[in-house]
Amino acid sequence: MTEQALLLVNLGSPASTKVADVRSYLNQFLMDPYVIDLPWPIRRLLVSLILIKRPEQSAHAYASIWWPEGSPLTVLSQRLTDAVRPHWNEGPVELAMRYGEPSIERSLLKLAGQGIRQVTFAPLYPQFADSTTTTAVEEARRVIREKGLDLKLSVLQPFYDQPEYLDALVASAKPYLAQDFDHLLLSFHGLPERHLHKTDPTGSHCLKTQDCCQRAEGAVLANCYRAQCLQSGAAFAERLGLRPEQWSVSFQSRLGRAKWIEPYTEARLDELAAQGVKKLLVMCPAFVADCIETLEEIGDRGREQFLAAGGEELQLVPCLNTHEAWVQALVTLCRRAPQAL
Ligand SMILES: C=CC1=C(C)c2cc3[nH]c(cc4nc(cc5[nH]c(cc1n2)c(C)c5CCC(=O)O)C(CCC(=O)O)=C4C)c(C)c3C=C
Ligand SMILES: [Fe+2]
Ligand SMILES: [Fe+2]
Repeated sequence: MTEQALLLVNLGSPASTKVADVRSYLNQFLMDPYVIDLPWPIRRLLVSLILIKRPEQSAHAYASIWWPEGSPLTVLSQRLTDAVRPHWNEGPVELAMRYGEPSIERSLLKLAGQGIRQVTFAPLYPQFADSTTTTAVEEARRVIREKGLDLKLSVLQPFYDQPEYLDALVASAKPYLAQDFDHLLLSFHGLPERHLHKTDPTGSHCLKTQDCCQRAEGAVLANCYRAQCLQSGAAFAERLGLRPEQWSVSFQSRLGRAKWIEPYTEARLDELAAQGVKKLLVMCPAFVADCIETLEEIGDRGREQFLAAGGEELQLVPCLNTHEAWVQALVTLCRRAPQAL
């Protein structure tokens, strides 16, 4: 029988916490036209400006959460790959990163070198965005084309509304939700509003009214990151039977001066404290593995901010990481991936 390899794909991290390694990672990441979607000369200028101060700040932040084995994102993604392997009887299971190592190019060449002809390509992003899903798939297509590889891809589609993902989120969060808490904040990674306008197939739906993302359906929903985040949040809260005042959604990690999708997590932390929330739970459902954005931005800086604003406790709920329910869910989702190339 023909072997079907599984390639799990995540974002990637710097090789180390050295400023030079962080600069080179940020340069590769931010020069991606799907991430900073501006014409090359403007992007080059903007990224060069960002690279004056950001690498040092980010290196410091990475150093504060780095593990002896490496970046949490990379280590957790590798552990997930190892946990999935015994369940994927169809062929080999490998990990690739969009930025840094192991690169998509290296991993596809390795699989092709083993005689593999079919790959299930699994971007580990529940909600669709050009800056995550599209860029990963396009990079795989580039490698296949430029290296002349005889590989067919089945691509895992965004799974923001799939019961397997939502049930795994519930299973992983249950022990934390069993504790006493005043509010649950679902903090998703943010995006510049410009990205939503670009992927809106009607050119006239997104961010036009207060609730347009709540009402998105069909092709609009399939391309609207914000709408998918809101749906994941609502479906998760419904599964847990949470009342509307017990939970809310926000968007974190804004970079630069452009307007990003709202509400901003930073603003929500102050608002919730001002409303008298003392015990806050924060989950980050756009990330399947803990990383700098969850551990440092929320777990360290977010906690500090919430406590300074009058809150008493911020509990960060771990990402899905290697939870058994997630391992099973991922295998099921990957088996359903449609043939795309
Ligand atoms: C224009 C900038 C950025 C966009 C757009 C963006 C989208 C986006 N990112 C993730 C997931 C992750 N991002 C991570 C780190 C990170 N993201 C940006 C910028 C944008 N992201 C930067 C500059 C960084 C590096 C860290 C820093 O300097 O702040 C990570 C963690 C990587 C790690 O090593 O831990 C993840 C994961 C999503 C899901 C997304 C769009 C929806
Ligand atoms: Fe990011
Ligand atoms: Fe929208």
